[in-house]
Amino acid sequence: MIKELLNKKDIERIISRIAHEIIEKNKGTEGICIVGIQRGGVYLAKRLANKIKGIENVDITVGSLDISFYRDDIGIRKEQSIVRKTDIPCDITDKKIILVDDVLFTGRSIRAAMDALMDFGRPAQIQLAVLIDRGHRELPIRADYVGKNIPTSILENIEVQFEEEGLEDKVILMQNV
Ligand SMILES: O=P(O)(O)OC[C@H]1O[C@H](OP(=O)(O)OP(=O)(O)O)[C@H](O)[C@@H]1O
Ligand SMILES: O=c1cc[nH]c(=O)[nH]1
Repeated sequence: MIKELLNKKDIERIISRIAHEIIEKNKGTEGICIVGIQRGGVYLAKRLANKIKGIENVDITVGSLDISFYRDDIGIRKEQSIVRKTDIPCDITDKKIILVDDVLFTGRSIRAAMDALMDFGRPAQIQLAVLIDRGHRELPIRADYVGKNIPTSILENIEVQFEEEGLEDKVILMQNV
């Protein structure tokens, strides 16, 4: 580990801020559905929906999306992707989808996620929320809601840990080996 970038309290504050930003940008929560990308995005999507419930007292539908079969490096990637659950519990057509992920890096996961989503319908809009934007984009993708911009070297790695996986909530900067 090089250093700890965010702790539990920092992450809680970010979730709270982004929840308010989503409500502000969308002038409420009408037609919103939050979809998390497996794995970390799903935990964050649920936390965002809970926070919005606390602010607006509305239940927002939360879905999960596995992008394994939509990746552009399928077949080239050294590690085998673990396929996790996709569950889109509403008709996304004409909805505003808030796509959520933990780290935004090259943008390739988000491209895959948008492709995967479109198989379920034609949303009115897709907005993107990420906990960390570490730069190094390879596709023209940007986030509408960013927890923290962390300029990184290509030789570094951002690791996000979640309580939902039995770890302490934290974001750490690692040196790639
Ligand atoms: O912008 P990109 O270059 O696509 O990188 C970002 C993606 O990388 C991580 O997922 P990873 O593929 O490591 O799988 P994980 O979620 O199982 O850790 C992270 O959760 C993002 O989804
Ligand atoms: O640093 C990175 C890059 C992609 N995905 C991560 O989780 N961390």
